[in-house]
Amino acid sequence: MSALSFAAERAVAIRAVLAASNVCQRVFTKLVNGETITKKDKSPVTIADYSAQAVVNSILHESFPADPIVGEEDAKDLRGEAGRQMREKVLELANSGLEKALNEDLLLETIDRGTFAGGAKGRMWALDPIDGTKGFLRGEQFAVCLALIVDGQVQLGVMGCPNLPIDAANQDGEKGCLFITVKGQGAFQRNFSSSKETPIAMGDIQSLADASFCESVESGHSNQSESAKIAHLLGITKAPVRMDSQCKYCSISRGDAAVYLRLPVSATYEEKIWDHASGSLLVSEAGGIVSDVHGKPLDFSKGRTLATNSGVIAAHARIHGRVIEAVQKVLFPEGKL
Ligand SMILES: Nc1ncnc2c1ncn2[C@@H]1O[C@H](COP(=O)(O)O)[C@@H](O)[C@H]1OP(=O)(O)O
Ligand SMILES: [Mg+2]
Ligand SMILES: [Mg+2]
Ligand SMILES: [Mg+2]
Repeated sequence: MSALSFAAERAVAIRAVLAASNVCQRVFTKLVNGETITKKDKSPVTIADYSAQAVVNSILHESFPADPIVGEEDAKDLRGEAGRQMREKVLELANSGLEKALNEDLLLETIDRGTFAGGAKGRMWALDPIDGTKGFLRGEQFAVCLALIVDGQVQLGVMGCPNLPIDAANQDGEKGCLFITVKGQGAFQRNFSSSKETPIAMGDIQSLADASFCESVESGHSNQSESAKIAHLLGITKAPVRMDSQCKYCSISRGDAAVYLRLPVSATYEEKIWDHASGSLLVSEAGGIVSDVHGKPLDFSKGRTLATNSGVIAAHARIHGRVIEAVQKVLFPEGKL
């Protein structure tokens, strides 16, 4: 393999995402069974968020101590007397996923390694410890998402999707998939239960009449009435597949749906880099194109957010241009950008 194979980073990222995914599943089981964590707690998903970030940051730090991390969470609310109860739970859960146990101080330090500001220069990891918190709470889709960005370019992505069926055609079958991609090396899926990786590719759609598109479950995250108009214009007749988290990128990458539409609901919201880094590389490596609503590539060099992009449109390379045309017609009927 070449010098840029990222073989070590790939192996460590897989280990970190698997460990964090297991911790998230443990939190969910405890939440449902009402053992140590109950629905009366402030926020079970918050506990899972912190624990998963601690697990990933800790494993990354062991192998790549100099690498900064752009993580969604910080440890502010876990400090002091006010944070004691939550801190103790997070410590127990994080340590359940780690070989080398953390103490309280190290836990806080480890979570706060995720506060890096991002930017255009150097190596950095982008981490969403639980993407799709709403899906997690509903027992539906969520993902642990980790990416390596070098000089503003996403080079590697690993996503753990504990509730995603291995085979979309068998929704009641085994669940728990890991998606892995390195720039220039393709896109892969494996089960949580086996290390065998299978290459995946987007469906090479000939006719959009047979296609379906996916979008967020949450109408507050993506404009669902505009997406219905876009789908109509493209001749898509199937109902949208609504799913939380970057599982949408994973689904289209293996051909479950043809298009992912994320249409801005507010002019001020800036998408976060950890919400798109790993998923967008997976789609490009699986034969797709990912852009914003104007057809502009996502720019991961602007800090913690995609400050210069608006929304996300992902589709097979063959149809992406047509999708952007339809998006433009619906969102900007006057032709103004
Ligand atoms: N107004 C918004 N527009 C788009 N995405 C949003 C908005 N508000 C929050 N999000 C983010 O969308 C992601 C979930 O997307 P999806 O609905 O596709 O699962 C979350 O990371 C969530 O951030 P947060 O973690 O702060 O809640
Ligand atoms: Mg997220
Ligand atoms: Mg999150
Ligand atoms: Mg969040």
